[in-house]
Amino acid sequence: MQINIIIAGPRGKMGSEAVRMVHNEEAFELVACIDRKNGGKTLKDIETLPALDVPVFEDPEQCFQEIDADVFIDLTVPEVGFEHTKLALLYDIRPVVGTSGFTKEQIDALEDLSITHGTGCIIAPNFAVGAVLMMQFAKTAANYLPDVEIIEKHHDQKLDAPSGTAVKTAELIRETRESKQQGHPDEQETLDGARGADKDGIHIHSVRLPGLMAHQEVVFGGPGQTLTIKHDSFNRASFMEGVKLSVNKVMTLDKLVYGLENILE
Ligand SMILES: NC(=O)C1=CN([C@@H]2O[C@H](COP(=O)(O)OP(=O)(O)OC[C@H]3O[C@@H](n4cnc5c(N)ncnc54)[C@H](OP(=O)(O)O)[C@@H]3O)[C@@H](O)[C@H]2O)C=CC1
Ligand SMILES: O=C(O)C1=N[C@H](C(=O)O)C[C@H](O)C1
Repeated sequence: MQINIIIAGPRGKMGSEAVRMVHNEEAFELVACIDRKNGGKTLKDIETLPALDVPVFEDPEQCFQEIDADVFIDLTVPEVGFEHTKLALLYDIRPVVGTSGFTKEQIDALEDLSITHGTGCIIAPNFAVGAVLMMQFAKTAANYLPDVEIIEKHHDQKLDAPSGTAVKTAELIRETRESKQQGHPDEQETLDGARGADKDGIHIHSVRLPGLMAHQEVVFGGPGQTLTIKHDSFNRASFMEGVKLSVNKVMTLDKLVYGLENILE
């Protein structure tokens, strides 16, 4: 069976990688792209993208109305990605969302919509299998070492902080351990932000530097010991197997799944 796919954000770092992956995959067909700057063109008119006769739309609704698609991949920014995903669900086109930065309320709203429409949807904070394992190992470790902090490090072009992966990691750890205050009860920040963000007592520190790609360390501490669980993505190819898996899997779903760990076999 051939899966017809629309991609939003084709000129982006992830979007352009996804365009190439979809184009090279025999069972996938790229049928359209959504790009705020190139409406009315085709991909071959856009420098740096493969020379494909694929139509580009600026208006997502027009794209979903006119194009017969099975799956919609969003790799943009959270505000726009949320609207795209909502719209795709309204048109019964199954979203695979890599865009990070959605709030819990937004994810809940999309879940409701996917259930109402009986349309599958996958939101994956991280498509890299190694990152999913890192999060799962961290969840297990928190059973034994409940004091934990997260250090996520990304390239300096990243717009959202903390990363979607760090938020998801904290949520998974929270399933294992109670919310707890960490560090000295009387500790005080003499410089705002010194202790990072605080999610249910788990501190998240976001580093942004040129030279980095996507990296995370989950550091646990216990009496006389620490445990560090670390994952590194060195390029965006690391995410493409997860995108491929999600596209295939979303075809079999009738509701939203949040996190690749829920579809890995
Ligand atoms: N789940 C995962 O495994 C991964 C997720 N990500 C996430 O994917 C998203 C994209 O990342 P990345 O490719 O690195 O980012 P880029 O900045 O390289 O690409 C973002 C794309 O979105 C477009 N865009 C930005 N603002 C708007 C807007 N207001 N309306 C329409 N389009 C817009 C950009 O177009 P323009 O050039 O016009 O601004 C660009 O094409 C991020 O949220 C990132 O966190 C990234 C890596 C892995
Ligand atoms: O922007 C990125 O690059 C990445 N974003 C995702 C996130 O926010 O966790 C996934 C990965 O870390 C790369």
